[in-house]
Amino acid sequence: MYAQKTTGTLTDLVPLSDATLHALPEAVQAPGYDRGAIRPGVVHIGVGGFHRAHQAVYFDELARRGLAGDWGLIGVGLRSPQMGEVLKAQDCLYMVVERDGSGTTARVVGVIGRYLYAPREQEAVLDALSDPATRLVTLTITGNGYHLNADGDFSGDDPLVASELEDPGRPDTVFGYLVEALDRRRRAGVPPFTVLSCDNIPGNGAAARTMVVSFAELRDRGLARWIERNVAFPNSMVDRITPETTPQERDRIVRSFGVDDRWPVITERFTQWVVEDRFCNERPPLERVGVQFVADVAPYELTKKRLLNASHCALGYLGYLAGYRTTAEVMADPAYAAYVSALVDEIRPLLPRVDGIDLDAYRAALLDRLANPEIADQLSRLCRRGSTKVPSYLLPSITESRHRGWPAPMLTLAVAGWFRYLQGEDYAGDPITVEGPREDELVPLAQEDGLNPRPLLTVRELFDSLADDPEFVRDLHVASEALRAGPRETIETWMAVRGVR
Ligand SMILES: NC(=O)c1ccc[n+]([C@@H]2O[C@H](COP(=O)([O-])OP(=O)(O)OC[C@H]3O[C@@H](n4cnc5c(N)ncnc54)[C@H](O)[C@@H]3O)[C@@H](O)[C@H]2O)c1
Ligand SMILES: O=P(O)(O)OC[C@@H](O)[C@@H](O)[C@H](O)[C@H](O)CO
Repeated sequence: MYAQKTTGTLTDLVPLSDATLHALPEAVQAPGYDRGAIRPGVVHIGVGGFHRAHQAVYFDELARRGLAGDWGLIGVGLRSPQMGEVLKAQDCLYMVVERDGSGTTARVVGVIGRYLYAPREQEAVLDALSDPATRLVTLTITGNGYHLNADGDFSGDDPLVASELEDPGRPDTVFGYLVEALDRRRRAGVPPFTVLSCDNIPGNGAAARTMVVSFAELRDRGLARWIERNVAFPNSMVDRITPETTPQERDRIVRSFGVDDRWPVITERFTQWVVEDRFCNERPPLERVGVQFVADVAPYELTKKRLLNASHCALGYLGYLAGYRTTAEVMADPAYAAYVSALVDEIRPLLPRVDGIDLDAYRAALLDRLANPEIADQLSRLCRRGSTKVPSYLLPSITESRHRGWPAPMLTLAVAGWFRYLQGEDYAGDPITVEGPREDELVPLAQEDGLNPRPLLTVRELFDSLADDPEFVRDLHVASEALRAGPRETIETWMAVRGVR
């Protein structure tokens, strides 16, 4: 564990590069392996905060144990040039800073050997993807990258798809690159790579498969059939809370560790990666560094989204409205900490009992993680994309409660918080920037009739049978009205009248 320095001037900083690894301060763990000896075996598309805090760390751990000889990473960016500029300037090295109440540690990850920014290095990306040495392609491209509609089907009539089809040899999107590379491999008699999605979207492997096969279908049916028969798209459950690195946090890290990393990543100590054991090409020995390979990821995904992600949504909306801006702030408020604990207790009995998942231990670890005082996760990050998250993380538990005839007051209050958030103003009167794919449609509906939730409930794809459930509609209306008093006050009375502490 590292005790942070309180001083440090910008002149005594160690720049981050291969040449300076030997000079890293003692508190920063260097990779400690010969980076040049690691051959690439994985292409990762979408090198954002989460990839760098999660998958890359598992591969780095393999390298530290001498197990990554031909499992190095090539990072590929399709949309944001900034990451490429930073990584290229520091030999693809960066720091992962792990924080909790017991202290802070930092390590330099060295397993990314190259970074390619696709719009400027298109052929190099296709070469990397077509190389027989590439046996695995991993993705963290956010839900937007998949081009799936609300029913989970590929949006094939999108102008972006039409332009991809015009010149498939010059792709721009993830599906364009993957399908072109798979076609090159098929023609060259090279076995395909496995496509492993690590995005937080329902059934991420199946979603990746739908995207790739549907696009291939529009391009060449024979290729689509070959992909269907030969390419594996395992599902995975990924978990490690990773906030965005703000300039202030970056500054704090640089000063306390004395290393001039232009884009470090901050995360918690907890990490989990559960992967469906279905690979069509060689599988990296990730089980040696804690990855769980299982036959069915679904129960792990269900537990995580219904408990962790639902709690994030509830804290996000109800916390943001009250003026809190980070998880550390909101969880320091005892009313919110008690509320999230009650929310978890409301959801937990709805989950199936599954061998290998200890829900009591999960609950305890989750509440601990959410309360991490050193992770100032942005509530704005948690609030984004409510139109996809609320139906996936919160509403199914309410539906399940309704089927069982159980009350769901904490979940209902969270949904009322989302409705109120969509009105676009917090309780101090400050405007809220509502971010998400359907905000243009949802914000006016939220504002249409004051605290009446009915206009929003007309969006059938989001609410399904709940919109026709008079008890749910009434409870939601009551919760919306109650929020008049202020989110914090409402949480307190809401819990008090139900005898919850
Ligand atoms: N941050 C977390 O705590 C966390 C934890 C688990 C899972 N995830 C998931 O990981 C994914 C990435 O999250 P992040 O926190 O790294 O976000 P981020 O914004 O740091 O990174 C997102 C990456 O996706 C790329 N991208 C965005 N739209 C794209 C598109 N249309 N096509 C191709 N690439 C695109 C961006 O350029 C960037 O490299 C998300 O799906 C998120 O749900 C995040
Ligand atoms: O990634 P999203 O937008 O689906 O959800 C926001 C957070 O709940 C999420 O990123 C969590 O931090 C993550 O799922 C923890 O592993």
